[in-house]
Amino acid sequence: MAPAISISLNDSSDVTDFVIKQGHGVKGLSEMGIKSLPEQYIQPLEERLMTRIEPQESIPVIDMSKWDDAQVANSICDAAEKWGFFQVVNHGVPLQVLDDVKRATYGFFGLPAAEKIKYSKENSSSNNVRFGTSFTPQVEKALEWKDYLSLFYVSEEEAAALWPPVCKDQILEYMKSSKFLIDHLLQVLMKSLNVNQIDETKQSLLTGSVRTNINYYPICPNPELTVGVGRHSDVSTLTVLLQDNVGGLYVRGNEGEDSWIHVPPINGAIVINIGDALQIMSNGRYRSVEHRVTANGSSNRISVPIFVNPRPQDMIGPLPETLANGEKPIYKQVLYSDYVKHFFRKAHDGKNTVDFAKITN
Ligand SMILES: CC(C)(COP(=O)(O)OP(=O)(O)OC[C@H]1O[C@@H](n2cnc3c(N)ncnc32)[C@H](O)[C@@H]1OP(=O)(O)O)[C@@H](O)C(=O)NCCC(=O)NCCSC(=O)/C=C/c1ccc(O)c(O)c1
Ligand SMILES: O=C(O)CCC(=O)C(=O)O
Ligand SMILES: [Fe+2]
Repeated sequence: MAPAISISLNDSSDVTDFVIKQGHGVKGLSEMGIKSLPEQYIQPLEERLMTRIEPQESIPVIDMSKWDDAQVANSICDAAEKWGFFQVVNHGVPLQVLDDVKRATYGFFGLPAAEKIKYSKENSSSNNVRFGTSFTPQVEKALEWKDYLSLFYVSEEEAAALWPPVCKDQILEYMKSSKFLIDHLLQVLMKSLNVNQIDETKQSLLTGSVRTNINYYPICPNPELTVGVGRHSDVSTLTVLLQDNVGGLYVRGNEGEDSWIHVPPINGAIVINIGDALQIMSNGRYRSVEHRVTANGSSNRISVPIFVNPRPQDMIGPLPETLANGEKPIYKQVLYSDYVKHFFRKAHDGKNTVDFAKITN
């Protein structure tokens, strides 16, 4: 249990100072025992409400134990086309590795604010390591009830030098252990796009950079007024997402405008979602789907996404194989780092990010 912090926050600039500048995060606010949500976290009504939650719908759960089975491959491609999200079980990532990375996530967020603030945008010695809160607080109209640490992988040496020792090894192990799963999923998804061989150039285009985030959503005094993460789609090729057993991740469904499907925690499962880069490279065949996370009034929640991406310097656009049969391209070639900067420099606004790459006539 963290020590009680005895300070008073009188106005919104005190809150900003405490949460962002001093590095206490929303976790610090939560642990102070505040009884009501500070006003800058109150989201507009339309972002809080999910008009239709589809209790009987669920995203597919795919058993990966028969890796080479054509049926498994079909399920993966179907899920990527229809839902953009699925869960995998018997995926080959040791459960111990998943447990260790969850424990390490608690370890990092359990550090004193004075330690965590060393990794903030202002203090971090590299842009590749960043501790923060909400998404892009300087441009958001309403903040999100989430703290995070974001780690862009460059090399073992850089990780050893710059990543927080309390979670470095466990995160690296989780990334390493997920590689087989990631490569296998991409092989299957590519085959269905008539890319039969992933050569070095394609491999690099699909998986050339990796960013791992650890997310902490502390108990919230008025969860119904805010969000953990607002509506967005990931800008990755694909995301490997580990969630704990609390729940609260919702994915945009196919039933009309505002239908949302809960992604129920399954012990030992990993959630996979298609990101914008793969939607673009598949010329829209695989879908990068909007998702969001609710705030929770009774439990802390953590999640650990691995974002598998093109490299910043890559040009991305529809793969030639997807256009070979005369299909018209719906996306143009864009520099991936321009795409990512466009995403990071504005507040979350759902699926609108991908318009950046759309061909407009
Ligand atoms: C990300 C960049 C562009 C950074 O390059 P760099 O040269 O450091 O550019 P920069 O100009 O310093 O940064 C660009 C802006 O992004 C912001 N930014 C950088 N990293 C992060 C981060 N981890 N989290 C939030 N914002 C960030 C910065 O604040 C910059 O804005 P500004 O403060 O300068 O105005 C580069 O490393 C790149 O192209 N990487 C490619 C791989 C990659 O990282 N892909 C992203 C996968 S993440 C993904 O798919 C989803 C992430 C997500 C979703 C919901 C959330 O709520 C959330 O928090 C995060
Ligand atoms: O916490 C989660 O379950 C999802 C987080 C997420 O969507 C993200 O970090 O991009
Ligand atoms: Fe996401």
